[in-house]
Amino acid sequence: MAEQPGASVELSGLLEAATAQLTEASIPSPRVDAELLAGHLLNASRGEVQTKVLTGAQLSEEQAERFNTLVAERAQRIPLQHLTGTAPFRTLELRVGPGAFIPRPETETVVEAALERLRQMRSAQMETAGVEPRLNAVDLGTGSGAIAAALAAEFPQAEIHAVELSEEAAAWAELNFQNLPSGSAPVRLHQCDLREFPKQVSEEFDVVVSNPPYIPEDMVPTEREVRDHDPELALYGGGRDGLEMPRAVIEAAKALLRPGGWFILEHAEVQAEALREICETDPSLTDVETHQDLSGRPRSTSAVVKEYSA
Ligand SMILES: C[S@@+](CC[C@H](N)C(=O)[O-])C[C@H]1O[C@@H](n2cnc3c(N)ncnc32)[C@H](O)[C@@H]1O
Repeated sequence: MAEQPGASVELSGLLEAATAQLTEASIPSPRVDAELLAGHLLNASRGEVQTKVLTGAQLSEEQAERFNTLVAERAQRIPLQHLTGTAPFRTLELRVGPGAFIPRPETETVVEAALERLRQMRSAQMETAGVEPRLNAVDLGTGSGAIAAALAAEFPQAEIHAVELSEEAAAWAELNFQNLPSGSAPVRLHQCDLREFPKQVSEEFDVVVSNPPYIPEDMVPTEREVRDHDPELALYGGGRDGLEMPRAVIEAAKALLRPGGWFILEHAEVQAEALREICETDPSLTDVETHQDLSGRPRSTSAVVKEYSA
């Protein structure tokens, strides 16, 4: 929204009041959130909002009222991303809203590991066959489509599939897949239970990536944004230890991957050891690795499906 002529409320004062209100509501980054909400309203980046403050920008009464409404909603712990309708994820600005899990920065690391593996597979196959290989990857429990969309945007040579059970989340994913940057790989969305997906496809996959629900039963998130706004289906992994869905992902990956195919799944720090053991004691898996997130915590596990031995 453009600034109105005859505007009468100073942006800097509005931001100060908003920051105080969000601090009072225990929002972890009150000034950043206030600036991002102003940016959403003014169709400006956070940097542009800061420049407007320095140059003494004024907003119309109507803009100020709309800004104050957004701030009041944020103070009620409605997620920032639901108010702006977007969430940054790697190179993308994804559309998100009620019914879809908001993508998290730690999942970006999981995508990085998957991209690295796809690049390695591509160079190895180019070296042996001398032609561009037809690689494919599937994202199990795609939510807003974050992982699949990032793979499609950053590795356009692959064919990408995405699986999601929730109808509401699948609608957000479809929207994001339709709005991928030009040149991205197309993504095929399958709305079904990831446990049933292997029975529905005939092809074999090179890579499986998943950020499944994994929160243990007794670890209800304390953050109101998560507890009250992320869908339950996206959070709880099943069973006391939350490992029911992560185990189901491993089983699905084994059924979907070709021999030599690779999977990675995100999990909680406390589940790293158990998942490593599950993979290491599985006779059909090899090369089990635990990966760290950006703060060095063990937050994902990968493994390779064994090649047939002669
Ligand atoms: C933690 S969220 C992750 C979403 C997205 N991959 C991301 O990283 O932002 C887990 C997702 O798995 C979906 N899900 C849960 N159980 C499922 C199942 N049995 N089959 C397919 N998807 C499922 C949820 O609806 C949710 O979208």
